[in-house]
Amino acid sequence: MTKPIGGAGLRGQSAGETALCTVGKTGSGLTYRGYDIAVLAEKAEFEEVAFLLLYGHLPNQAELSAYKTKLKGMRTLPDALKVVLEQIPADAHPMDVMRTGCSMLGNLETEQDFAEQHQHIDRMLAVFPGLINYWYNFSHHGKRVEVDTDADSIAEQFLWTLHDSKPDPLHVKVMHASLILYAEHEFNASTFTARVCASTLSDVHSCVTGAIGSLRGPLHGGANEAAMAMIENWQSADEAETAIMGMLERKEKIMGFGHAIYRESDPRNAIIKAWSQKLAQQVGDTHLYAVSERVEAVMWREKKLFCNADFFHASAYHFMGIPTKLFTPIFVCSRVSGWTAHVIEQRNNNRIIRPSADYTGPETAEWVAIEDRP
Ligand SMILES: CC(=O)SCCNC(=O)CCNC(=O)[C@H](O)C(C)(C)COP(=O)(O)OP(=O)(O)OC[C@H]1O[C@@H](n2cnc3c(N)ncnc32)[C@H](O)[C@@H]1OP(=O)(O)O
Ligand SMILES: O=C([O-])CC(=O)C(=O)O
Repeated sequence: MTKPIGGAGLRGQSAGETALCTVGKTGSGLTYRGYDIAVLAEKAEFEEVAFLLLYGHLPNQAELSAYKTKLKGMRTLPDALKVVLEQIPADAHPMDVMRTGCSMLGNLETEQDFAEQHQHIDRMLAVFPGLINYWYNFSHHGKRVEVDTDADSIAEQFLWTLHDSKPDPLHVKVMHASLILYAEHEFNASTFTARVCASTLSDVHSCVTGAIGSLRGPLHGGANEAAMAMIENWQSADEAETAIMGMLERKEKIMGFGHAIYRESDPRNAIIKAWSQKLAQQVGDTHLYAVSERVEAVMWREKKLFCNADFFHASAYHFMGIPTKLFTPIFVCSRVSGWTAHVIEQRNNNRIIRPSADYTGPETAEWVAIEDRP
């Protein structure tokens, strides 16, 4: 099943150094600055993890409180950004809204000097949840939602600005875990995009805007909404099994399965799956969780393919009343911490990223005048 190392996709080739994360190397398979993902997802708040990634150590209580207060004070959307968001139609893809929103923020609050990087990074972390939900509520419900809420955290801020009310504490807890699981993942496609951009000494908003574009694709972050679009078609586990068998026979890709690095399991899956099960009980789900479990079992039985981080995120987010189209933007609200930690790391030890290619074109070509060309 596994394709060879090297060649297309740069698989298995080192493309630089990082002190931020290991994937598929030790323990459960994923660590952020040496801390196991299972421990972080169980014990930490997302802000603690963002601080760890961005500032190099776990914050003590005073540092965490100060950081959360700082982020809380940075949620306001500039009027000019609201004007732009209000122009974007309801049928736009929310990842395009994130991309435009981030880029517009970079126009309004341009990074003039790398000494300002932390300020801009913290601002993006603080503002992204309100940004996407301001657009969502305006374009879908004609409502200008208040983004300067009393929410205590980024997790709570996302749910609060989506539903325009204080969210269920259980949902906030799940959001913390979800944001932690999605925060960082070494040299994945979107992070590599950010690092390539950073290596040209570009500004941090350009790095993040590019990364959002890479995350949007269904082979990367877009898989969580693609998985939801698939599983919502099935009313029972048996129906799901029949459909999956058909898809496999037709050699269709099953979104939310497989991984470029992990070979037997994605350590984030068990964690989000457990939350999905808890939420299924809370909402009295009759089939979606069972459908998801059956798809997982069939994929392993038939192809030895396992759920990646995205698959059970689909049902978990759905149970919390989050519209499917907002799934991947949540990934952005989290991964912006990892992307920007990589931007900082790249800047600290920079050389422009410029690999070579194996040329496969013609050796020489003779010039033909335009009127003589076939
Ligand atoms: C947070 C994240 O970004 S996690 C990734 C989210 N993406 C998805 O869930 C999309 C579905 N999955 C995939 O497309 C792939 O597994 C990727 C993109 C994640 C990894 O791609 P690769 O590193 O090329 O995968 P790998 O070498 O393990 O694949 C080997 C073969 O397994 C099969 N395979 C891998 N994933 C799947 C899948 N989800 N469904 C069906 N078959 C699959 C394919 O036959 C593949 O070969 P082919 O594409 O040439 O036909
Ligand atoms: O590492 C990857 O290729 C994709 C992934 O799981 C992530 O970015 O979280």
